[in-house]
Amino acid sequence: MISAKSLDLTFQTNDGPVHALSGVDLDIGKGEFVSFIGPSGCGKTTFLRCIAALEAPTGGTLTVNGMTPDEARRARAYGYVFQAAGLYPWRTIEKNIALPLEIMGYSKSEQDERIARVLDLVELSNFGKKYPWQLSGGMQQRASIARALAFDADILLMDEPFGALDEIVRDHLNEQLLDLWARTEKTIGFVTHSIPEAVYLSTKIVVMSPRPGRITDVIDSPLPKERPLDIRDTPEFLEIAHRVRDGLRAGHAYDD
Ligand SMILES: Nc1ncnc2c1ncn2[C@@H]1O[C@H](COP(=O)(O)OP(=O)(O)OP(=O)(O)O)[C@@H](O)[C@H]1O
Repeated sequence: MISAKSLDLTFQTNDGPVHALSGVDLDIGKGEFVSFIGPSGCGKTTFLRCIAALEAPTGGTLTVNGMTPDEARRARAYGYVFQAAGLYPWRTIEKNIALPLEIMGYSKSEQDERIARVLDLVELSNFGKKYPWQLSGGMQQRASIARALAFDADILLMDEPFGALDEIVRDHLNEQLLDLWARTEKTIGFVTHSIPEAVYLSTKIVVMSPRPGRITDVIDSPLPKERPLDIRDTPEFLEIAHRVRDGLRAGHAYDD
């Protein structure tokens, strides 16, 4: 679904070049749930932005569903969920989800059908007529996920969507996201700083390190697709978490 070969991205700044991505090789299959984890500045967001054609790599190749990222974007291959829910406060949840559909020229009946479907997917069917400020932070993030799903894109890119939420809410959203992923069979790219979140959610965990931003480990998870929250106490889970932690330590300059 997504294939990066020797991908480089160097930003030219007033303080000299910043090597945000260097020699990144990665293949992501259809229907995989891939997490990107690593310290601040290792290029996680930059890599997602390259996939979404929001940044242009300076070297290497990147294909999405056999197309260039730009072609894939025009074919509406992605939905993107940001760290902050980014909902317009003056629009109801329904109207927030409708906005990109309106811009793309979907008919009113098609919009209504899609809005109902995605609200159901994120379990917010009774909240379409509410305004964002009437919803909790976790519900706002779910609304933001619904908006990203409205196009029915094959790929969902999520940049630390639950980073600002408390742990109990986050656990619940993690469970819901796994359930949604199983039902929709989307390919998901997910940025996180949390080791348990990465291990709980992913079929593949990509560990990155900064200066230059690169991949230091790719872990294919042996955990089953069906994952109750208490899987986090099993030896298999803890073993993967250890490996991620070791990878993060190895790439961390502060440990020297
Ligand atoms: N538009 C830009 N211009 C110049 N430098 C940039 C730009 N965007 C990102 N960078 C730099 O590229 C590097 C990678 O940034 P990126 O945001 O991808 O890291 P990250 O791993 O997502 O970090 P965080 O966990 O803090 O979000 C950083 O050093 C950052 O300062």
